[in-house]
Amino acid sequence: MTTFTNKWEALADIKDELAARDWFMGTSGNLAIKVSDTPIEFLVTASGKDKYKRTSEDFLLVNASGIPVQNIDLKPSAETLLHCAIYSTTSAGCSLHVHTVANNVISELYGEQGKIDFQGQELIKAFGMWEEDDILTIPIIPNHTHIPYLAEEFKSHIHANKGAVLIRNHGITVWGKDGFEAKKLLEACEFLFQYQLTLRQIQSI
Ligand SMILES: CSCCC(=O)C(=O)COP(=O)(O)O
Ligand SMILES: [Zn+2]
Repeated sequence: MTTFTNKWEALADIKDELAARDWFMGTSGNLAIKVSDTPIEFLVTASGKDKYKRTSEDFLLVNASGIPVQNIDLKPSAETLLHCAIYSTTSAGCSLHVHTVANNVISELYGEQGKIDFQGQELIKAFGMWEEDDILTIPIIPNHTHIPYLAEEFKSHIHANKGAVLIRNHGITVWGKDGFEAKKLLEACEFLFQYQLTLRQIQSI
């Protein structure tokens, strides 16, 4: 198999796995996987597609600026610039964006403070945090509708080759060295969000 086909299949498998979790409500979400470093080229989901279905038109190849490199009748995700921000500043190989009820509610509850911290939680080990006093901080940025502006603010929170950023009342974007790591980080975040919401609900009774 060529690198292109390998990456396509890897991203399609991740899409199926996230779809099985029901994380693509109303065509929301977008996914990307890097195919080439020089020049930077990555596969990104086509905009507005039903991401619960697996088709030959699910992804298209774009360059570092998010412009399609193939002459193809598909539009890259409206949020491609966020994936561009990741691949232009890190060595990450995969980036995933999903909207869930849990990540939206957390982003609203903690939106004013601009971040949510997790400490003393086993799952922060997914981010490589193994010490008792380690704190996982997930930034929360406003949901600017102008995507270039959103991407600029998003970019200011990219400080490592893996990470996560919440967009208020919108969703989360995570990135990691490959599809396995990006999915692991996404699942860890969603676990932590659900835990936090469940705890707050019980504490309010
Ligand atoms: C209907 S969801 C609104 C757009 C969005 O936030 C999203 O994640 C999906 O947009 P895309 O262009 O990637 O399909
Ligand atoms: Zn989105």
